[in-house]
Amino acid sequence: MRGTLQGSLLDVADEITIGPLGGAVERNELSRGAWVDVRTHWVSGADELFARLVERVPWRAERRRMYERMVDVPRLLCSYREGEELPDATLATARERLGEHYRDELGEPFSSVGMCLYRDGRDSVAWHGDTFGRGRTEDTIVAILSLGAPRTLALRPVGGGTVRRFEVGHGDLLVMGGSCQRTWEHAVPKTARAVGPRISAQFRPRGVG
Ligand SMILES: O=C(O)CCC(=O)C(=O)O
Ligand SMILES: [Fe+2]
Repeated sequence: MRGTLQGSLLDVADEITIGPLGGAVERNELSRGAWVDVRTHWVSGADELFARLVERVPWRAERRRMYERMVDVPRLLCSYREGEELPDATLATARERLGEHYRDELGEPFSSVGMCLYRDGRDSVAWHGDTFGRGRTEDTIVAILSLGAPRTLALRPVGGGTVRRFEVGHGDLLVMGGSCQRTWEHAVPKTARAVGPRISAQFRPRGVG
């Protein structure tokens, strides 16, 4: 009985598949040795993956100290360290595929998976580099899978300069590499547009945060 029920549920669910990276990734050179790779529509069946992650990830609201005050972090969070079971096998497969594709450039596997849930356009992440760790001093790679409502991922050189904007949509992959975490900053700005929820999964090598 149980088997039949599960089987029929699987039939109606979209199949989740991850497309190839080789030949499908578009590289955007920034300045100072930073780059951004984009692979649109990397994951298909993204509705199903989004629905699973909304439900399975133990999303947490956090508060952080900012200028002597405690403020709400404007997004929900959850992070999976190396060795921790991921909320869906698709993420494990994605991490492996990324590791294979970037093996020569990165020289090490991706390990942790950080997750953000932007509930609507008021949720955001402020300008920052992923510099809690080796990203502060070394070139590295941070790969981001986007699901749900399209949002802008903006980048600007540290110290100021022209802002580059990438629209990241449902199932898209955006990868920041080279010196990007040290010499550029990134943000997902708030938007006044009526946008639905977005999930991002960030794949990082060990010691990069
Ligand atoms: O949600 C995103 O695409 C970016 C998240 C991010 O920059 C971070 O968590 O460090
Ligand atoms: Fe970041």
